[in-house]
Amino acid sequence: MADQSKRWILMTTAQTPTNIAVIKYWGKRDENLILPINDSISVTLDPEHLCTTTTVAVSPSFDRDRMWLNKKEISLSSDRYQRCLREIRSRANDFEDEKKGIKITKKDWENLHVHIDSYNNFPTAAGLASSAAGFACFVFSLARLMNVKEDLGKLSAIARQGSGSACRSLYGGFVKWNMGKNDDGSDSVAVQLADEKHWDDLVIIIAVVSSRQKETSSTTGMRETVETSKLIQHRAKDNRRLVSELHLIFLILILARVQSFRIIGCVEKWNSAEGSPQVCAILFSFDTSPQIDAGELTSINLSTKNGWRVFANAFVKTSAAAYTFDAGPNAVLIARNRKVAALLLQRLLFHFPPHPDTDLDSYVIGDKSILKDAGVKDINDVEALPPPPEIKGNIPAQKYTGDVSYFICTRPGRGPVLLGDESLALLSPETGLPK
Ligand SMILES: Nc1ncnc2c1ncn2[C@@H]1O[C@H](COP(=O)(O)OP(=O)(O)OP(=O)(O)O)[C@@H](O)[C@H]1O
Ligand SMILES: C[C@@](O)(CCOP(=O)(O)OP(=O)(O)O)CC(=O)O
Repeated sequence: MADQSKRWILMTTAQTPTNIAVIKYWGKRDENLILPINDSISVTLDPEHLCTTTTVAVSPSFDRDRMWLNKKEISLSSDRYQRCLREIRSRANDFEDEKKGIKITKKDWENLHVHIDSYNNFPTAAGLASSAAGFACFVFSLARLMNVKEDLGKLSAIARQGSGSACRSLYGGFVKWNMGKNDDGSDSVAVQLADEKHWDDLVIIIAVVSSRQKETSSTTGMRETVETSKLIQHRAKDNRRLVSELHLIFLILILARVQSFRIIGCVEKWNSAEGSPQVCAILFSFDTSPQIDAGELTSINLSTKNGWRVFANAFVKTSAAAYTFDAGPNAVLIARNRKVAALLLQRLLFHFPPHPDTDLDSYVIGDKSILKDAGVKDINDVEALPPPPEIKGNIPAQKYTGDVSYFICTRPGRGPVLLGDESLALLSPETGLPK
């Protein structure tokens, strides 16, 4: 039995990455358990640049479960939080720390209340997958606090019930969410395809067009698509993924804005000048051997492992850059290596320069070494950028100052970690309240 006479507080802090899907999850076959109508694949983004940090605490002195998100108290009453809490509590195990005089049995966990404080170092509910990093961190930190022994795959099935895309944030690198077949969702879990070192010079540049809360959430958007779109039914059944991915991206782009289309235009112009296919979602090669002509792209079966390899190889060999969106206006641009990323950033800064009074340091954040590779040190270098060769001889180059709020340069990153350093905890060890 937990010793009620001692007002101890037991705490755990974890950090979890976000992820960007290259084959999107869009549509559910079960709204309560969050079971998808298709497999999806994502790249986990480096938590150094985008992540959620969550501290969870338990104490006999807490009189109810409470949660704070980005410094404001929020309600834990929604089904999604309740389901994750229930699933973790039911798997809790005995815990003892003799030095601190803490002893908690499996049964005690049911009556002990938790405090949860979470912080996203990037905009919340703006189409940058905050629910993915957020629910992955919620589940991972509670599981560690409550001494849950289940592996990451099992935890991914719990995080999935908070937000579908969260299951993929339990792993670093390149991750697949198997849609599964079982009605209880037990086989709808994430698996790691390759770790973050597999393609370590891949660069991802996020153009934040708007960090305001989205008008349509992914949950609502995908529900309406499933109810009204014949194409989505086709996507779920047809394994010729490339064609259906293209259809999907247009459905998702309905949530985009004019600025998003200008960014697409910039990338597409460059791809066309290079004679490259337009790639709006990509898959990754786990084997560099197959030599297949990119001309076959529209006819291959992309649901097979070989098909995925073919697509990735075509991207590596021929495409300048790829772009994708996560149900919002912010464009996610993908460059196959740092050299291509530097050329891409030059183009982006040429077409979408910051306001003259904006500090370049806050305009391009994350991995700033890409700026150095692009030969840009300050605002004068941005102003001196020549028009990209693909627009030479055409109508005068267009500049859209103010279209982009800022750019985040990042790369594939690791999965969740515990932060052992107590000074990083968001809750006070004395009061269990936000610091
Ligand atoms: N750190 C967090 N901890 C727990 N829950 C979070 C956290 N961050 C976000 N959430 C939950 O996720 C919701 C936002 O999810 P939503 O799907 O609307 O946006 P998004 O995930 O940022 O965008 P998208 O999924 O389209 O990329 C928040 O309202 C909150 O309930
Ligand atoms: C476009 C997407 O980012 C949609 C993500 O949707 P969510 O996982 O946020 O939706 P819910 O399961 O309803 O919480 C594609 C993806 O990440 O695969």
